Amino acid sequence: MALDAKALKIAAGQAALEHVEDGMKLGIGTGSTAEEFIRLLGVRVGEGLKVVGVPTSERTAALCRQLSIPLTDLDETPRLDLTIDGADEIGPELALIKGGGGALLREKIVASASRRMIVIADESKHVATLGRFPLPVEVVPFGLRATLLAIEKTAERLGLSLTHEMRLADGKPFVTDGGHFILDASFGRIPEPRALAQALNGIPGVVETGLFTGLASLAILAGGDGIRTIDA
Ligand SMILES: O=C[C@H](O)[C@H](O)[C@H](O)COP(=O)(O)O
Repeated sequence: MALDAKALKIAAGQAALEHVEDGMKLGIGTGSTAEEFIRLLGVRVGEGLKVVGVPTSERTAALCRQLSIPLTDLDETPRLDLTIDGADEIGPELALIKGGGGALLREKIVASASRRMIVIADESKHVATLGRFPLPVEVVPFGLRATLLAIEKTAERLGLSLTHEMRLADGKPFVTDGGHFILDASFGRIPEPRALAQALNGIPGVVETGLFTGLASLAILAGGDGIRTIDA
């Protein structure tokens, strides 16, 4: 029987939970897949599992509080054992596009502070080349037009096609937990994610991009035939 999208997210979350050990300091991701993991984690915490988590968004923090999952922050706990998070696309070498929910900056800070990152998703997000999903780029509101021009120039220099739009919420710019805007940038194909990330991060008005390279060590993909794992 084909599993629906929610069932696949739960299956991936369940498989990820097997990597969580008593006493761990966890980075806790954002998005609908991460939320299924968080609900399962909440059940285990209720049964006595001892963990402490750093949430990657206000939304995740609220859900963790609701489920009585103990929280900390990176000031108190700057090194984490494991981050478990979703992704919008998973490409070769476990390079990721993240930020569909706008949480990419905190997600990247938390993943970078973790010894390991496990990415969970349904298998449709596994792609041969990144770029079908528009890349979220977090930008500072000040000087926005100049930053957009610099991003366009960067794409041209790298020989990438680019169309982009500012992310909106209720007709106004979407504002991240950090007080920034999100530009959804469609490059079509991103054959060299590291090079693009480096170039975009060199633009002063760019805070961070949703390209995660060298961070995930394991992908847990749920599909109709069960769970498949990919090591970096
Ligand atoms: O900002 C949001 C995050 O990067 C999410 O992990 C990503 O968008 C995947 O979300 P979902 O599991 O809802 O597809």
